[in-house]
Formats: sequence, C-alpha cells, structure tokens
Amino acid sequence: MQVHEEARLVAAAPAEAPLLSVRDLCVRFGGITALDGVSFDVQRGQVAGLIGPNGAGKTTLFNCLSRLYGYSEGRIRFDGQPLESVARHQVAGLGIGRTFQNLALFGSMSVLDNIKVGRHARTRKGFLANALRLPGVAAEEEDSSRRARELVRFLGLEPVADTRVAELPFGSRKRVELGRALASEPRLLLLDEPAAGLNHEEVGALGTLIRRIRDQFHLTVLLVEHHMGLVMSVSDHVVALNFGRKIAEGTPAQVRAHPEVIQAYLGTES
Ligand SMILES: Nc1ncnc2c1ncn2[C@@H]1O[C@H](COP(=O)(O)OP(=O)(O)OP(=O)(O)O)[C@@H](O)[C@H]1O
Repeated sequence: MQVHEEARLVAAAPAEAPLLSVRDLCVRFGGITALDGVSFDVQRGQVAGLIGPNGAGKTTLFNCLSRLYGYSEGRIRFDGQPLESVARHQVAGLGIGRTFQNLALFGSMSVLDNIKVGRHARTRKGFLANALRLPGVAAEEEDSSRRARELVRFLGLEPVADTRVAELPFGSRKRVELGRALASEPRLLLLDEPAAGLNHEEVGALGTLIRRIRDQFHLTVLLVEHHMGLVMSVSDHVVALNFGRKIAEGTPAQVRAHPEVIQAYLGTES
C-alpha cells in the first residue's frame, strides 16, 4: 500500500468506534415490514434523536436494542459486541438502560424502592445469597441504597423519596422511571418518548435534564420523541425513519430541512 493511501485511510478512520452500530436491520411482523434495512451509528457521548411519524418503526427499533424483539436480517453492535449474542436478561448488565413509552413502575412501592429495583443489573449476589444473608449481601444492599438516594437527589425527588409512586403526578413518575434506568449505570440510555404527557414547562426542564444526565454520568443517549422542539434542541445527531426506512440523518438543522422529512411530516403536527 502506498504511503499516501495509508495516510488517507488513517485520516478517514474515526477517533473512536461508535458505541452503537445498527446495520441493515429488518423486522417483519407477518406482512408488515416494521424496519427495512435501517443502518446508523451513535457515537459515544452523543445525544441522538430518533424521529418519524406514527408507525415509522421507532419503538420496534428500541425493542430490538432491548432484545425484546428479534430481527430477521441485519446486525446490531454495542461497544463492538454483537447484540445477537446477548440474552434479553443480560442487556441491562451490558450497559443498555431504557425507559418505556407507557411507564413500567411499581405503583405500590416507594420512589426510592422503584429506583433500587434498577440496581439489580449491577448487584452480584444472587437470590440464594440474599435469602441466606451470606457475607457481602449487606454491603451490596447498602451500596444500592446509597446510589439510589444519590439519584433521588439528582432528580429532585428527595421530598417524595418515601412516597408511593401511584400517588405522584405523571411528570414525577416519569422522573422515577428515568432514575430506575440510571440506577443500572447504563452506558447507553434509551428514552422512549420521555416528553409524552408532560406540560410545556416540564418539557423545557426535561431537555436540560437529559443533557445534565449525559454530562454527569458520561453516557450516550438515544431518544425516541415526537416533540420536535425537544429533539431538535437536545440532540447532537438525528435519524429520521418513515415506513421502516431511514429517510435522513445528520445534525438537527440538516434533518429539519430534509425534503423527505418535511414530506413525511406534512399535515402532521411537528
Ligand atoms: N408486535 C407487533 N406485531 C405486529 N405489528 C407490529 C408490532 N409492533 C409494531 N408493529 C407494526 O410495525 C410498524 C412500526 O411500529 P412501531 O410501533 O415500531 O412504530 P413507531 O414509530 O414506534 O410508532 P409510534 O410513534 O406510533 O409509537 C407499525 O406498522 C406497527 O403496526
């Protein structure tokens, strides 16, 4: 290989491999193609937004990343590791945390206990060790409580730490879910429509919070969101889907101005 060609290849190589790499992903449900050859990368430390009209395939993609859905074609690599080799119950331990479109909290449990549930991916002692109170269990439990309390404070939930989640207003419950996802110490945080159901003020605060989370916990965020104002203000990179295909990606400004994106949203609220 000629020296100048080598130099060109080195210059073209990214400084660091992407944290998440999705290639040619296809998912079919009977006759419906929910994802049709979707490829994109999420770089480390990015807030990446995934947008698209209803039925575009966003949640399906999230479900593939959480291993809730299998895929017929394509591959996903997380930090270089093929996700296909990871069982569903190992996803959180690998470093992928998520929140759900419809909150998945334990209403009768306190805020603190809900957040502590998220720690299980980081605890090493099994059910038997816990039942028998073997050495190390108490220390691990203490560590989980301390970390959960730190998150409660970080999320401004201290005044309601011991309140049952069912008694909280919707916006606070969404924060609890965020806390539970953060408790697993993810390297990639998947947020499924975090702004849904929030009022204008809460959405503004959420944008600031997402960036604070990224900076403070040094993680990468992939966000599915219909609230265009939030996605465009908080994301470094945006991927747009429509009918299961990627129609655009780039900076928020590039995606917002893309003709296919404008066409996809024509007549829908944006
Ligand atoms: N479990 C399933 N079984 C059958 N079809 C499904 C299933 N999940 C999704 N689909 C279909 O796949 C397509 C993509 O749906 P998906 O929920 O991923 O879209 P979305 O972009 O998340 O939409 P929304 O913004 O409304 O949540 C839709 O046509 C949907 O009906």
